[in-house]
Amino acid sequence: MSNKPSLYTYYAGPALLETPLLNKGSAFTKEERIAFNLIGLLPPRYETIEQQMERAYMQYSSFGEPINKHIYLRNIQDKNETLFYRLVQQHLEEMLPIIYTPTVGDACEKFSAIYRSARGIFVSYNEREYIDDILRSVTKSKVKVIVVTDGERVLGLGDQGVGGMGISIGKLSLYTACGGISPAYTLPVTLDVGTNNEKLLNDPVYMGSKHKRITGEEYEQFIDAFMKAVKRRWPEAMVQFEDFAQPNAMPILKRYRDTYCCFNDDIQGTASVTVGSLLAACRSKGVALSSQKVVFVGAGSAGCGIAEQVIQQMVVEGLDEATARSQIYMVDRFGLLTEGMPDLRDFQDALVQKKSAVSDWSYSGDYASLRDVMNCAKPDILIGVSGVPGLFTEAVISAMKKHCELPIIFPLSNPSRQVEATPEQVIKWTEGKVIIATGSPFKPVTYKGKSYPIAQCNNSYIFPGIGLGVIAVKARLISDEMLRAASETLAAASPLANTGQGGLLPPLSDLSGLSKQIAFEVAKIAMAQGLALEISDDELKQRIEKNFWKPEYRSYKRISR
Ligand SMILES: NC(=O)C1=CN([C@@H]2O[C@H](COP(=O)(O)OP(=O)(O)OC[C@H]3O[C@@H](n4cnc5c(N)ncnc54)[C@H](O)[C@@H]3O)[C@@H](O)[C@H]2O)C=CC1
Ligand SMILES: CC(=O)C(=O)O
Ligand SMILES: [Mg+2]
Repeated sequence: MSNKPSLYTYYAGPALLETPLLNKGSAFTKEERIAFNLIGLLPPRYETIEQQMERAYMQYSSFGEPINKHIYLRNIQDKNETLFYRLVQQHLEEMLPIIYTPTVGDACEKFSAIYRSARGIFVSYNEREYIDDILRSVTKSKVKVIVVTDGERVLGLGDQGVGGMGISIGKLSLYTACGGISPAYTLPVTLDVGTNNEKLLNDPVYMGSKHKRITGEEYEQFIDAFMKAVKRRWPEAMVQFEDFAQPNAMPILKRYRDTYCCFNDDIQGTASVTVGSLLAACRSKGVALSSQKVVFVGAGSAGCGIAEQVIQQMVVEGLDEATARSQIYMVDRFGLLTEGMPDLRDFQDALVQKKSAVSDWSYSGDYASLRDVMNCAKPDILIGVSGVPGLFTEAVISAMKKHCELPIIFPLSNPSRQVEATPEQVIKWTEGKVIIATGSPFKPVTYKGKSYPIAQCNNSYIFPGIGLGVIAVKARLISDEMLRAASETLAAASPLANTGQGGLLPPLSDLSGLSKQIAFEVAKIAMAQGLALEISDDELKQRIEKNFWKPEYRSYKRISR
């Protein structure tokens, strides 16, 4: 039982059992059962949370398929949040892949088919006139972190319409399980603007609006109406944009980042975790990131976001910007982004290679292919953020290996089935001489009798700590420098960089401690930049600890309404 003071509530009887933030199920004491009209509504035995967890874990283990485990855990979450988080924290490494990637991808695809009960809010374009009413009907008065998606690019699985709710829920589960943000402060949101996924449009059980996605001005005005409504209802809430498709992700971020406390997880969170992982990898190799040439496969939100942050890091390390940019090679579906290429997006413009830089390359098509880039640019680092499985072929990896003794190879696309190459393949093709990280979890690979741990370079290492830091000092905005502080903190915690052994990134079981460290460093930068309250280091530490929610039952006292 928590040593926090008793909680006063007027909920009682079935309503109390149906309120997941308050429900304790069989752990209600005799006194509480009498005071709250629960006698007879529960089996007579009084249980501790440990006993409840034992039963829940037994039931969980009886499911074979990950999606069934997911449904089971989500059901507990919708009944009793304290038990859900206690269970997840107890079995973090086992359950993260179930509540998050890769299984959350299946849950988004099957969202309507496996739907059980309501969680979060659906703001539908067709109901836009009620937007304030929708937000008002949320009973949480102190929402501090919102994850919002429009479901158009869910992981590497494309348009999932309202199924995107699965990802908003999954991300927020990690905010709580790893970043200590109380579930009372979190809100998953899906903006239902239609779907272009024909399968969903023809699916009789699909629960979203059955029309094509709205676009252009209508879309922009809708997003704007949502953001303004959020500001009216919860003026200090941090908004995380998640899994918006490429044409919308960057414009939305640009529109709001200077006036709202917000960030785009796929652009900025991914950049932060990847730069942190690259710094750790470079340190373990004994080289500076600024000395490396980097190839990206996939010049979308994640790819360009990471590339810009890598360039900033190279500049911090002493390179001039033009030189830093010349060391970055962005390969998209039509080949290397090159000066003068048609149809480039504005955020890709600054990442093209100069024509003069590739004039002595020999390649057969209009633009250099990935293999041409590997042969001619001779990169040290290869990052996959295309969402397309299998793009890192043996020929590509072998071409890289020819010029680089210890390549850094990060196939980051999610979920596992979208990965550009499996860790097993990469380790085999490089004969184990590689530093590898993936976006989704993979088991260690055994090659020639040696076991290779596979780091999970996923923005989940970053965003829980950002949220915790932002809340601790009431940050008004989220700057690039705050995200870079998170990268540095992650890199400094790398077992491989620090000791020459172990994983590239700290184990997932260390995520809570890491989130506190990230929160501290991020909050300090926010304060130094005048973006937050100003408090002492000691007070900051205390606030981070105090804000860190623990899944423990509190005792209740009844008040009348
Ligand atoms: N590990 C992590 O933390 C994260 C991983 N990701 C993953 O990265 C992937 C991409 O995400 P976003 O950048 O947001 O999507 P996006 O749609 O903005 O970008 C994907 C890019 O890949 C390009 N592409 C498609 N086919 C290609 C091919 N054959 N060769 C080269 N490029 C090709 C597309 O044209 C597009 O520009 C997804 O699978 C996502 O799950 C995204 C965010 C975080
Ligand atoms: C991890 C993540 O945010 C993505 O794959 O979209
Ligand atoms: Mg994402």
